[in-house]
Amino acid sequence: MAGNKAKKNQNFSQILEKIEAEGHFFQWQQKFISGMYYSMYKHVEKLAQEIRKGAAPGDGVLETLQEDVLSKMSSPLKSDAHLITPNDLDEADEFVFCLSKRFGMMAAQFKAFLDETGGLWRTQQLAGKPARIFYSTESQGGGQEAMV
Ligand SMILES: Cc1cc2nc3c(=O)[nH]c(=O)nc-3n(C[C@H](O)[C@H](O)[C@H](O)COP(=O)(O)O)c2cc1C
Repeated sequence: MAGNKAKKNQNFSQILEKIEAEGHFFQWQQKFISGMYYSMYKHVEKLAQEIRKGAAPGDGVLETLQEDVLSKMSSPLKSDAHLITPNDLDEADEFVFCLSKRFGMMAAQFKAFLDETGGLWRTQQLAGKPARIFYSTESQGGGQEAMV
């Protein structure tokens, strides 16, 4: 029993090392998992970083707000995130979406990214690929279901 547990832990360590080595797209159990997020105040970015340690993302989606608007919203202006494009999705077997909530809906930045995937939808290239969703909100009952 103890030997099995040690072996499992060793395997898990090897997986984590592989994840660290391979960056934002990585192979895990023969699958490429693509993770992506939008984060204005870094809460979701932190969430995405923690998820990455265990399994997945992530790449950022493009910011659509002007710098002066971001500044008025007291947002940290720059993010070091590698930006994902819709074309990147085709390479992945699974997805992890990390969302932040804006007025009861997903952030428009993330919606804009999804809206760009119309071509992939038309050819059904992503059909059947599993997706997981994580989100960060301020209140408990502010429309999480509508966002997802
Ligand atoms: C314009 C705006 C609208 C928001 N609307 C909601 C909301 O409807 N419900 C909620 O629970 N949180 C709302 N929030 C809070 C954020 O969703 C929450 O703080 C989240 O953790 C921010 O993630 P981020 O730091 O990664 O951007 C809103 C924040 C902003 C800036």
